[in-house]
Amino acid sequence: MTAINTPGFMDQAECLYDHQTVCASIEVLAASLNHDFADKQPVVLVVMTGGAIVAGHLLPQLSFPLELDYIHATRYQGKMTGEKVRWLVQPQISLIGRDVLIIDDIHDVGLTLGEINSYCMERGATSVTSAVLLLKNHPRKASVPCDYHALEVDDRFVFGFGMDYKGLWRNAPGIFALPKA
Ligand SMILES: O=P(O)(O)OC[C@H]1O[C@H](OP(=O)(O)OP(=O)(O)O)[C@H](O)[C@@H]1O
Ligand SMILES: Nc1nc2[nH]cnc2c(=O)[nH]1
Repeated sequence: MTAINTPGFMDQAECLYDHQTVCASIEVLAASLNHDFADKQPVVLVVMTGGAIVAGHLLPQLSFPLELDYIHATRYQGKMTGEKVRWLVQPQISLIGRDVLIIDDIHDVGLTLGEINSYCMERGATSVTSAVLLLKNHPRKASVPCDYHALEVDDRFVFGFGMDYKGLWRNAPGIFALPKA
């Protein structure tokens, strides 16, 4: 395998969803959210860092009034297996009495979204809804499911469209995986 820090690395990665397919799936997700949030004025919390790119594509397609903030919670930190969730930045907007919409790149085990859900409810949110680009299918799920997802992937480590592989390639234009051995 070509070194990860060379452009040639991407030639060997397996493309699971190309840019066009990812963008089309985000359009469908936006349509669902526009229907379901039409009469709400949610606080949207983007989960950094991975949620940045999906949020950048999704938010301009949302047609309801919203307030935007972000949180930085991480449990993988450049690795391929997660540990406990570390909070780096908490939201600045009050969540009391608010409908909260969380945007993230992937629901894997679900521990990150579970912890963010609890955090928002403890701070007085009326409801917490989560929307992710990718739902990873496997039997190791924590108890909190995500409410909306745009695409599904098998149980492989994926990167691109916001998600990193060893800290790199969040900028890859679709969803990629390492080639199967
Ligand atoms: O469902 P889980 O198993 O909890 O994993 C999902 C989380 O993992 C990734 O974040 P990561 O900790 O890698 O931080 P990052 O967003 O900075 O990449 C991703 O952005 C989700 O927030
Ligand atoms: N980059 C990346 N981050 C994750 N966080 C949880 N699962 C994944 C994954 O498959 N890829």
